[in-house]
Amino acid sequence: MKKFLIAPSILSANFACLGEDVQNVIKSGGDMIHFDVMDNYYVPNLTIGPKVLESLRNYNITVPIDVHLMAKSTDRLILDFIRSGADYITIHPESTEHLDHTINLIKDNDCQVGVAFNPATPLCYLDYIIDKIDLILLMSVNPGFSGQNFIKNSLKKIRKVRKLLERKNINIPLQVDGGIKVKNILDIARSGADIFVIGSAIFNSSNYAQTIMNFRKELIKFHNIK
Ligand SMILES: O=C(CO)[C@@H](O)[C@H](O)COP(=O)(O)O
Ligand SMILES: [Co+2]
Repeated sequence: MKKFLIAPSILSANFACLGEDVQNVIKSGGDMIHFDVMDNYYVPNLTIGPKVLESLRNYNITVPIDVHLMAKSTDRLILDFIRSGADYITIHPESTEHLDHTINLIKDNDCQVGVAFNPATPLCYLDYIIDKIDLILLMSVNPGFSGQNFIKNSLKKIRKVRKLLERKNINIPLQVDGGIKVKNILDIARSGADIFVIGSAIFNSSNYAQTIMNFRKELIKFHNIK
């Protein structure tokens, strides 16, 4: 049976009590934590850095933490995130001058590496790197903010990547990020996603456990009717 993972995006969490909020979302059923890093340069918003990641790790956060780097990816910043406890670092090809070098840097430092594609970023980068990466992230909104609407064209792109992975017999997770709600998660799953990054739909709800349960109930339909 296919295993789906739900990765709450802490961009929508309460930063005044981040540790507790993150612990709460994990207790409520979140499988991994999606840590959105923005530098007000690559994207027009500013969020959190390695120090916050280190504090979360020390706050007894035991699930994998996936750093979604929407920032100009310097070697130093990447190494700081790895030292602070990142399990995955996901980079955007446009944010690094030397994609292959950055992938090697992350892997050589014993961290898993993901590559992220914005809605209009072509998938051709994958031709040269698909064999060395651990995760593919497809953005279904333009990066920078939570609470945006899912871009419908993304379903076509998800299907395309799923077919490519099947054709090449490559078994790495396909993560989708942006605008995921209870009403569209099943379509996204049927298109080929494995990991669902969900921000506002979880953190803006009054009961995280109930909301995550509602997402899982939709995902159960994947196995029932196809
Ligand atoms: O990386 C990003 C936005 O740039 C995301 O991870 C969002 O934080 C997802 O939030 P929702 O669209 O689910 O509200
Ligand atoms: Co993200």
